[in-house]
Amino acid sequence: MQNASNAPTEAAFEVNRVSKRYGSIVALDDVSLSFPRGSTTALIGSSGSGKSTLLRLLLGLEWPDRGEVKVDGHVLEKAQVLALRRRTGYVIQDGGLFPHLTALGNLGLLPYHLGWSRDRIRSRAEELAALTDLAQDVLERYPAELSGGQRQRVALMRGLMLNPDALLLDEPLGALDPIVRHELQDQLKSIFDQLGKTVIVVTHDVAEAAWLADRLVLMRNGKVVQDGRLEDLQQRPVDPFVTHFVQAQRTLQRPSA
Ligand SMILES: Nc1ncnc2c1ncn2[C@@H]1O[C@H](COP(=O)(O)OP(=O)(O)OP(=O)(O)O)[C@@H](O)[C@H]1O
Repeated sequence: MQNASNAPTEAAFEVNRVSKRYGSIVALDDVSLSFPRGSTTALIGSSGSGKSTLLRLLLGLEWPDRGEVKVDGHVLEKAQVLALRRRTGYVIQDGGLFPHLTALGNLGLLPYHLGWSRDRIRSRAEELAALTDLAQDVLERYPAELSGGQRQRVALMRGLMLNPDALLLDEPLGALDPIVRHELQDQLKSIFDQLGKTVIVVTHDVAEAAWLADRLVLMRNGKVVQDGRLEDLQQRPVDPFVTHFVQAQRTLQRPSA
């Protein structure tokens, strides 16, 4: 899609009428969404609703059966995928760190391959350690020697090493205890605000989604059910499932006897 002056649109990512199946399983069913540059969006929805598949399509890790994926206004093609991955930080639930490399080794893997000096890698790692509130000595440790929160910080730092235009986060805090999760939610929010990148974050948790993002996209069975702010989902639900999903988050209470 181009605007009147034929300049690229402001959308960092777009999917137009995208469908994706795995055998008989429909992962995405005619989904159209646009993610403006610099915006933060949370993809929420029940398990198996297609959230991770959507992220993988945006990164060229999967390809749609139908429809098109656009990045910066251009239809994504296989030849551009390597460059796209270098411009897009991708962080997954368990961090995906290589166990045989230290935190610094993990952070430096791709930059080193791209010709960065060891000094440049260390200096960027130290800068990001300050941003994510990670103690510098942790950089010398192996993933097995890190706490879950430290591992996720290193995974986030790895996603940011090349100063990408966009960050795609798939349940980045899913495996953490509630205190660390709360702390990292605050830090992620502040990092998103400071860096102003295009962010798409997948989470099961509505409160976390609303904390991190202005826009929530609720998915079910491979379709977008509602796309809006938390207030829209709460006050103007388009389907009873929306209310059911939003209210399914348990508040602090004991079951009555
Ligand atoms: N590689 C694959 N092979 C076969 N089926 C797959 C594959 N990846 C995803 N699926 C199926 O596609 C559907 C959508 O999966 P997806 O991981 O995108 O959902 P999700 O919303 O991210 O789920 P969750 O919240 O549990 O991570 C599910 O039914 C899933 O089992």
